[in-house]
Amino acid sequence: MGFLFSKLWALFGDEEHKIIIVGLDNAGKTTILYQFLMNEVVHTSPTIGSNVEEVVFKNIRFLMMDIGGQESLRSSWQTYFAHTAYVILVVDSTDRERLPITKQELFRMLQSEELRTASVLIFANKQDITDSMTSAEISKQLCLTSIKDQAWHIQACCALTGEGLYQGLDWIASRVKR
Ligand SMILES: Nc1nc2c(ncn2[C@@H]2O[C@H](COP(=O)(O)OP(=O)(O)OP(=O)(O)O)[C@@H](O)[C@H]2O)c(=O)[nH]1
Ligand SMILES: [Mg+2]
Repeated sequence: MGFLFSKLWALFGDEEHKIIIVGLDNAGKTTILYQFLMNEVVHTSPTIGSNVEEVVFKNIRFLMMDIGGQESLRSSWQTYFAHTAYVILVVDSTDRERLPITKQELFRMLQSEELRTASVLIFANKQDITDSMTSAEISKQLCLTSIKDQAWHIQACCALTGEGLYQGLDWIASRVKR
């Protein structure tokens, strides 16, 4: 009965799906959040704490939490993991040097019990910059194929033009159980 009710609630109710947006500082997380919210590029400064906004896409309500990525803030990411079915990891595709740190943070996150069944979208951002890494290159460096428990998808994008952003969100929307 409880199960049936929760299914009906999901169908007709006002369910909101939480997405956490993580990644190193300067990756473009806040820029992406406000592209989704307003379809424009906002001026950003490094996020201390988080920005939380509701974004409706394909009639699905998403609660997007963009979390600051500076080193001192990364240990606080885990305080956002509860009830998170979707993770967006934003990568600055020009930042070759720090890709190993992103990988370390990614695999640390994936070990969390709270994210055991999460779906992970990786945005290979800043594709407008010449010589940025391709999504295939990032996928290889991050060893994405070794992720077995969680579903994952990588999408090349440019937060300044919005290119690729909705293709990524579409992948998440396709995984929302209705
Ligand atoms: N060229 C280019 N610049 C971008 C792109 N996306 C974001 N930026 C720039 O990158 C810088 C950092 O963007 P933010 O969105 O503030 O980065 P963040 O990931 O939120 O950083 P923290 O809040 O410190 O974790 C800003 O100057 C953005 O304008 C992109 O696709 N291309
Ligand atoms: Mg930010």
